Amino acid sequence: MGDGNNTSGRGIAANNTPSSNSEKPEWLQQYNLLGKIGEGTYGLVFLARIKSATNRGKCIAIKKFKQSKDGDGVSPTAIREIMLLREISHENVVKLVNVHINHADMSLYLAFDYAEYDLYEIIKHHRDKVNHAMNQYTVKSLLWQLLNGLNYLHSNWIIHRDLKPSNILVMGEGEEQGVVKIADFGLARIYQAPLKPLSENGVVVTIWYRAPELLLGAKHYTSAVDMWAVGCIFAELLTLKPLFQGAEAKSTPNPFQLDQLDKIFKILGHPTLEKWPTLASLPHWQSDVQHIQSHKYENAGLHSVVHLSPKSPAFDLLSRMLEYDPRKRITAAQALEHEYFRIEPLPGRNALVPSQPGEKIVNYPTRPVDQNTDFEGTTSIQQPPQPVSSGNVAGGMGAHVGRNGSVNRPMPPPSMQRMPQGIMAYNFPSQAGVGGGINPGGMPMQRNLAAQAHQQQQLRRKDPGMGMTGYPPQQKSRRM
Ligand SMILES: Nc1ncnc2c1ncn2[C@@H]1O[C@H](COP(=O)(O)OP(=O)(O)OP(=O)(O)O)[C@@H](O)[C@H]1O
Repeated sequence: MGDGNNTSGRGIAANNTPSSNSEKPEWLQQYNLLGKIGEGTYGLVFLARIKSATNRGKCIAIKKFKQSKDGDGVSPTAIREIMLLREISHENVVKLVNVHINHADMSLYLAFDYAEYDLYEIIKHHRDKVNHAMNQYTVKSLLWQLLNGLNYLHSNWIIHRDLKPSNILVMGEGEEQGVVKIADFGLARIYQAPLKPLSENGVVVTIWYRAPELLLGAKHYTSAVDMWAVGCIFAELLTLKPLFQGAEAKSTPNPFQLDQLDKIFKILGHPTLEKWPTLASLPHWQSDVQHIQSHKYENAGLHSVVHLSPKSPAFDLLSRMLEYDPRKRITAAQALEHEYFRIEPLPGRNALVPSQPGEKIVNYPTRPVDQNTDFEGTTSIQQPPQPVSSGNVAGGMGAHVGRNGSVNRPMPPPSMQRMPQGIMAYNFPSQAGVGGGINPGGMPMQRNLAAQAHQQQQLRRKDPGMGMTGYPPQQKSRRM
């Protein structure tokens, strides 16, 4: 633990007193806080910029963790776990750059490298704005890098337990553009949340990516739970829709989710003891004979849902990830060796570049920044709900992070700001509303944008539409 002033490098900083010349605690003064970018089960996520000369202007994401209900702050076990997370270093895992503990209330702040995109938004953008599937190169590159990061975590005995598209980040412009970073790893162990069906603050924890052994009440689980989630994400990258979209049973504290199992069985068929011998020992298989055991499901055929030929390498890999028996499920290391990654198009480091010469680049929306929510998480927004448009429509998004330090309000056309010269963007933003004055709704633009950023972050959590080392194959490489 730090001494209260250790805010450099990767140390843990603890702080008891706010500094005398500001209400901000001392450790926070090394950052320019730009606004809230998200809200999850554990707390709020803020975007900040480093002030110090060494990394001046670099963006970071600060996760502020909520106090637990009994107000007991950060436990010694959690601190031990966090110390371990600081040692984790891999290109496809988001870097934990700093840890701060406010001793006054034992609240916890983790500072991570900032990533402009995540798979949730990328998939949503394709589904709602671009209106066509992702190119094969992008899907393969995203998947390969996800597996590469996961293989590293699993080799270090870290099981993620809550993999889902919003936890899979993709870097924006810069040297690491288009590189995948797994976020939120290890937090499950600290906060023990993924097995709870619903967090107590009303934020729904999605169960769409949860492995069947967890849904059936397994007490012990393995890294195979993450591979199931990767299978669900792979299918979603292909179809732009969540594969198993069960409705959450909210009131019960047990992990048994009948509707989610129902959705899985409808597509993959009923699990059998022959295929999954240890099934009989799972608590809910035993206890809910009526729903789980007696109902007979036809195998609807995964291939028809994901539109893949049953003989294709992509389908083979996907089915191995969605193997019912966790002991038979493919591992991350095995998946990286799969034939799918050895055939064209080969995966690459920048997943977001076009797959073929002449193909248009997709201009993904940058994260909206809500500047009206302060670091305590209180918001001063009192506006009625505004229609929120996602995508690159200036005036339809909140403030965005500019390259050069300040937050741009509204953002200059992303296509102009972000694209390499000479490459056309898919969606040129409308110029409506640019200029910051009063918009047709009569709301000052800056405030309106912030309100919309806040609302978009809220909507994102409820989105019914989601209705949803080496680089790859060492023998050949491209777009590295
Ligand atoms: N390092 C980061 N850089 C940029 N954005 C991030 C970073 N870490 C998290 N985010 C974004 O912040 C938002 C909230 O993240 P958080 O992990 O708290 O919640 P979540 O993943 O949406 O849900 P849950 O907490 O239930 O898993 C998400 O949009 C996520 O993509």
